[in-house]
Amino acid sequence: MKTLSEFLLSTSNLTKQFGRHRAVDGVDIHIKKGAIYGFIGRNGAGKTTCLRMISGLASPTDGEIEMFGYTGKDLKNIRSRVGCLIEAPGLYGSMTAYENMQIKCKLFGIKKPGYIEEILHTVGLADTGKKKTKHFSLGMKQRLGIGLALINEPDLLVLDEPINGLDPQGIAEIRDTLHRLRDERNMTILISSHILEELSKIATDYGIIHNGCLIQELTRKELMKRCSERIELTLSCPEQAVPVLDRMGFVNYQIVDKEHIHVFERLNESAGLNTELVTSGISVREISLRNEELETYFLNLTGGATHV
Ligand SMILES: Nc1ncnc2c1ncn2[C@@H]1O[C@H](COP(=O)(O)OP(=O)(O)OP(=O)(O)O)[C@@H](O)[C@H]1O
Repeated sequence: MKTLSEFLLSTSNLTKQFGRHRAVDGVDIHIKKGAIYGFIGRNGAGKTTCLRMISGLASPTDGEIEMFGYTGKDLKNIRSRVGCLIEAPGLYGSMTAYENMQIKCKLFGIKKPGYIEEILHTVGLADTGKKKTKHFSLGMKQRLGIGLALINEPDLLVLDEPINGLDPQGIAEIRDTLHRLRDERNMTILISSHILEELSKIATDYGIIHNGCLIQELTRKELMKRCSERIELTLSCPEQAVPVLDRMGFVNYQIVDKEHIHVFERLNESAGLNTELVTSGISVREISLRNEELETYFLNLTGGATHV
């Protein structure tokens, strides 16, 4: 069945049970066309299991996946529109990058001249010549894995921890590759990692998974706002502070919940703001300056700094 949805990929109550263990527990993911969706979770959170189900490598115990408007059994018709790199790429070590690509192209019956060269260029491996892949760095192997996933021109690319274990140079090269894919091929990318910081320069949207549950979905803008520099006010009735903020000319602030207001401008005026609020009869329980690191934000969400 084909349905109309604003999302290229969405899941509903996606669940995977291994014996008594529920590795993925009712996950609802929403990925828009053209997004680079960072799927973040600690080791064992359930990322790989989710990505395997989305890529058709494992079947869900429960729930539904909708991709390109198709669900259920009809998903098999659009599998070729999904390219994936899950776990280590299967490479022939005694062959070159070109030869590895050639084998997969043959499987797909692709003979277009210049096709392989173009993909190797996109993944930054155009100059590897006769070098056998067993002599490639981990980053080069990962990029060749991405190149292999690009054969047959998928519309969605699913990458499971492609930056795991890479040095900063390797991470930067993967980042460049992903930017090229987005800009030149308008590709939608789902990429997992256990380090939020490393995806923060790439991803446009984020899903945070913890103990099999998707605990948060947010855009890059929302994430940056949550982690940006701000004055945090704790008071019993934030609405009462609004006239004072308005009178003082603050415009960039947000009532976060029943006790907190975040102010994202004029951080050096926090003392003056405090005085003004108190003078206006509003009791401020706490006022502080915050600039949360992305990684701290992620660790706080997923319950502390251990076992990262
Ligand atoms: N085939 C399986 N049989 C039993 N349990 C499994 C199987 N595959 C995964 N699990 C368990 O499901 C949970 C989620 O694993 P998964 O590999 O999806 O997590 P992850 O977030 O990708 O972590 P990692 O980065 O460590 O692979 C883990 O507790 C894992 O041990």
